Amino acid sequence: MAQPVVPPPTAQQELVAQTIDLRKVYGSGKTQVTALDGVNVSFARGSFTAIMGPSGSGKSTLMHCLAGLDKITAGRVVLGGKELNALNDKQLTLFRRERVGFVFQSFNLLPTLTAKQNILLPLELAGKKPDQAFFSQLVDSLGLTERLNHRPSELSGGQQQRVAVARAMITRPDVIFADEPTGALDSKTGTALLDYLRRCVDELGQSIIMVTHDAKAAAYADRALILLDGQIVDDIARPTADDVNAALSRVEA
Ligand SMILES: Nc1ncnc2c1ncn2[C@@H]1O[C@H](COP(=O)(O)OP(=O)(O)OP(=O)(O)O)[C@@H](O)[C@H]1O
Repeated sequence: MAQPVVPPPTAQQELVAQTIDLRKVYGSGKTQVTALDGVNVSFARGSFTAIMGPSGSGKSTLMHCLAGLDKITAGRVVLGGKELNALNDKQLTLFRRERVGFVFQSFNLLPTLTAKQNILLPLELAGKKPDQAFFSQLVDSLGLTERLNHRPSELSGGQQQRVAVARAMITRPDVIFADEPTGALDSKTGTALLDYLRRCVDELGQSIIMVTHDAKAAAYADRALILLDGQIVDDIARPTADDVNAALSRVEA
């Protein structure tokens, strides 16, 4: 399928991330797999993007390359104004710690720490003091103000995932990468989490890039990208679940 030209965010919007002719090839010889095959895409700061596509289409690889977790084979990745290829491993580790946030399906909280201690951990590790006003705004936006002194085992799954989101946001990263963030939550709790992620974008200006298999989750995003065989084959603005399901049935046909 021909790759459409992806409309860039409008000229007034600041870009937070961009890929140019991005290619990622795993292995060599007979076992070689082209996971990303010339991806050109730009992400506006303060926007919420869902990445969707069939299994093996390259969603995780795209997220890992954007986040500087995976070395790219060719092309460019620019995140928060930094050319990732130009950074050595040490610079990349520091860059990720300070400028990128991650939220996974499993919440990955430290069980012996309270919610507040978990949220503040990235700052503690970086030897930085929290901005109290931002901390209060963040926990308020995520509905965690009353739960700060509880340990993860004393919190519901949805609350634990909100603590994980707050921990990812406390350093005010350029982008949060969320990999199936509602995957371990029941549907009602998952919907509530998506509402909170939406608030983080609308109230705090956070940029979020989320990989999901769930069309209803993608409908919370400003934009849904559809991947197939390592290429972006659709780019839907203000997607509804029906739009996304229709796009997925076209590529899976
Ligand atoms: N470390 C690796 N070594 C070799 N091949 C890999 C590796 N990681 C991914 N691949 C291959 O790259 C392609 C894209 O994989 P990727 O995990 O990005 O797809 P995905 O869309 O995230 O899939 P899923 O929805 O199943 O998680 C697949 O063919 C996969 O087998």
